[in-house]
Order: sequence, then structure tokens, then C-alpha cells
Amino acid sequence: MAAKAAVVLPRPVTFVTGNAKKLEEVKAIIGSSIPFKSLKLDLPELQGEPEDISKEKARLAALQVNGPVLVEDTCLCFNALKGLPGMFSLNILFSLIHLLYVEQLVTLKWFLEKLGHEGLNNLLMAYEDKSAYALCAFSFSHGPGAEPLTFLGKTPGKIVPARGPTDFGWDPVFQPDGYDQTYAEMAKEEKNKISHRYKSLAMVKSHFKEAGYVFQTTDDDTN
Ligand SMILES: O=c1nc[nH]c2c1ncn2[C@H]1C[C@H](O)[C@@H](COP(=O)(O)OP(=O)(O)OP(=O)(O)O)O1
Ligand SMILES: [Mg+2]
Repeated sequence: MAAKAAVVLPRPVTFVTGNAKKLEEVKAIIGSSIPFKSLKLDLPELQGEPEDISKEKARLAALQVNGPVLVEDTCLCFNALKGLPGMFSLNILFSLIHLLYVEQLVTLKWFLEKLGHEGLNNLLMAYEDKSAYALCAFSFSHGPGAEPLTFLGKTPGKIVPARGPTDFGWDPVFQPDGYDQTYAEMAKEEKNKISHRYKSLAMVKSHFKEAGYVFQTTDDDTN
């Protein structure tokens, strides 16, 4: 049987993100296994399920970058609220429902900015069930027009009153199952071994290994 021809990608993969802390983790987890550079792009935020949003984001990014791209979206989902970062007051229910439909993943950013860590806890005040999960969706597209592949990583845990450094999103209020520290309290290396992002990237890495992509480098990709 003839060996499968390697897919040649025109230049290093561009990881599109506007989040510096996310980029730090992705760099630490990917290491040198996938050649990539990062780019901050303002992409429209879309509606739908995490997987569909992620794929669409990758399609748009591939068009803009005109090359292979990786994009990532993360959400924190509360089981008591059927997986949504839900609502805590009837007064804002309708505007929140609107928001949840408009952009499920960005909603969390909005919640965090408006309500803070205490607000995220308050959302679950009426519920016994504080369980939650962190969900990470990475999508990879070879380039414009190519159908993106999506890799979902999920880490279960619970929502707790904030503990630890407050420099990355909801890390202080998320305590992964099997640990007595929040993501924020854990050493970075520890979080990067069990996180939603780690699990998703592990799948991305094995995809790259199996696919055996070959990268063509040009002079302007060396910086
Ligand atoms: O591991 C994490 N630990 C704690 N917080 C996190 C994490 N990962 C994302 N976050 C926060 C950032 C944002 O408040 C929200 C939605 O994240 P998300 O839309 O994916 O990130 P973003 O818009 O900041 O960056 P991007 O340009 O890659 O879409 O969750
Ligand atoms: Mg985003």
C-alpha cells in the first residue's frame, strides 16, 4: 500500500486570540510540538452551540489570515443551570436570555465583567448543586475554505467562593474535582496538566501527529 502523502501547510499555524493569559497557557502546553505564532484579531462573536461557534470562528479566522489557523473558546457551564452561565434576578432575565442566545460563550466574559466572582457564586445561591464544568473548544482549519476540525476538552468541578490570585478570569471560583485548590491556587504546571485547555490541546496535538503535516516556512515567518 502506498504511503499517505503528507499535507503541506503553507506556513506556521496562526493561533488567533485576544487573551494574553490564554496564550501563555497554550504556549506552555503546546511547547514545540506545533509550530505556531499568535495574532490578535477582532472576530465577530457568533450564536449557537460551542462546537458550531468554534468552527465558524475558525472559518472566519482562516479567511482573514489566509492560512492555517487555530482558534479557541472556553466556557464555564453550571450544571444547576443546565450548562448555562445562568441568570440570578428576574429583572434582568429577559436581557440575559437575549444575551445567552446572541452569544453563549461571550456571555461568560460579560458575566464575569459585570458580576465578578461573587456574582458568579450568587448565580448558584438558590441551588444545592454547585457542580460545573470548564469546556474548551479548539478548532483547526488548514486555510480558507477548509472545513475546520473541532476538539473539545472538559474538566468537571464546582463553583466556590473566590480563592487565589485574580489575574485570570474565573480561575479563583473553579475547583476541579479531586482537588482542594481552585484553578487560581494551583501551580500553573498543575492546572496545565488537568485543565479543559490541556485536554483539548492534547487532542489537537495527537491530530497533528497523526496527520503528519509538513510546514513550508518563508522568511516573514521566522519572527
Ligand atoms: O482557563 C481559564 N480560566 C479562567 N478564565 C478563563 C479561562 N479561559 C477563558 N477564561 C475566561 C476569559 C473570558 O472572560 C471568558 C470567555 O473566554 P473566551 O471567550 O474563550 O476568551 P477571550 O474572549 O478572552 O479570548 P479569545 O480572543 O481567545 O476569544 O472566560
Ligand atoms: Mg472570545
